[in-house]
Amino acid sequence: MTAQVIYGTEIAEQLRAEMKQEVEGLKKQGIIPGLTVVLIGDDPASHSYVKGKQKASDQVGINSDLITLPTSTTEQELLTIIDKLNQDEKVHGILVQLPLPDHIQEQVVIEAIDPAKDVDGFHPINIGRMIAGKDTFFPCTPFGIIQMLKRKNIEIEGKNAVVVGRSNIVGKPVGQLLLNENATVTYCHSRTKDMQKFTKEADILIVAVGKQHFLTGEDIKEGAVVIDVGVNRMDNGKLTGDVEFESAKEKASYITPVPKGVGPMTITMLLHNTIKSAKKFHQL
Ligand SMILES: NC(=O)C1=CN([C@@H]2O[C@H](COP(=O)(O)OP(=O)(O)OC[C@H]3O[C@@H](n4cnc5c(N)ncnc54)[C@H](OP(=O)(O)O)[C@@H]3O)[C@@H](O)[C@H]2O)C=CC1
Ligand SMILES: Nc1nc(=O)c2c([nH]1)NC[C@@H]1CN(c3ccc(C(=O)N[C@@H](CCC(=O)O)C(=O)O)cc3)C=[N+]21
Repeated sequence: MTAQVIYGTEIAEQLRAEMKQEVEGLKKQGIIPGLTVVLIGDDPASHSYVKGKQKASDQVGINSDLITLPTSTTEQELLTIIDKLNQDEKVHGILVQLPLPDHIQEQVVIEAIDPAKDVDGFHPINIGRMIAGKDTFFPCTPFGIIQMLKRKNIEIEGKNAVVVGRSNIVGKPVGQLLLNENATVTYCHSRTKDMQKFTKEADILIVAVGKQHFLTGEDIKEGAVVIDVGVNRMDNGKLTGDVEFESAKEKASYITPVPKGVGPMTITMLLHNTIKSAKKFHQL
């Protein structure tokens, strides 16, 4: 089988066109959705993602602000800034770019953000609501993956979904959202024994490890749907995923590329969450 390639860029384009219309409608009512991104330090990858977020916000008419801070920023200084953003009525979404410098506790920062403005969906309140199966801000990458599957009419219910990776921002929440959609979910991680036994049983295989060519066609069941979340910078400067695309493409029924796969959907769901927050704030 040769897989159909799912371009996140195309689905993202459609969704953003719909969002643009919605934002125009909101603006007529005097509502401008506002997103503030806080970026600490000078990691080039983080700067590149943040640029993507700004560009996409402009595209749909969301007001986006960027606060850049030096690596030397203290936890207390950051918490003071978050508190100001929590109070600011023009700010509907707050995103603190991760990872943070070692001297700042990530969990303390995440929990300082008003859950009503937590458009990343990382606050324990929002995670709890997600686990309880309630509507809330869902983490953007997992949410984007579900939207890709839905837009391609790929059935989730009753399928064996295998998630490789269990981070708080990708692996764990994508498994939870797949469970909420009635998949049978298995998590694999660094202590998993004989991982191929699990990956070869997957109807839907989500790979979020952060190692290039971590899986190949050999690890995949004929006809599986393969979602490659990994973003790895190769020696030649190009990006590649966690899955060896060429061999996997010959086995899968659907596969996402890197770049142009999951990444653009992540940003799109961030915009979605920001609009949702603005509407909720104005009781719409
Ligand atoms: N496209 C997008 O929008 C996004 C892409 N990413 C990319 O996705 C990838 C994963 O990101 P993230 O989840 O934050 O990464 P983390 O490093 O936080 O998590 C990686 C996970 O992979 C597991 N893992 C590592 N090595 C192995 C191994 N040898 N065998 C099995 N499991 C292993 C780890 O297991 P354990 O828990 O046991 O250590 C861990 O759960 C990265 O490439 C990142 O750049 C991330 C966010 C968004
Ligand atoms: N608080 C927080 N929220 C995040 O959502 C968050 C974060 N921190 N830290 C880092 C990760 C990573 N991440 C990506 C977003 C978009 C692309 C993306 O658009 N990638 C393009 C390529 C972009 C390029 O060319 O550089 C693509 O895959 O096609 C990738 C990765 C969000 N993250």
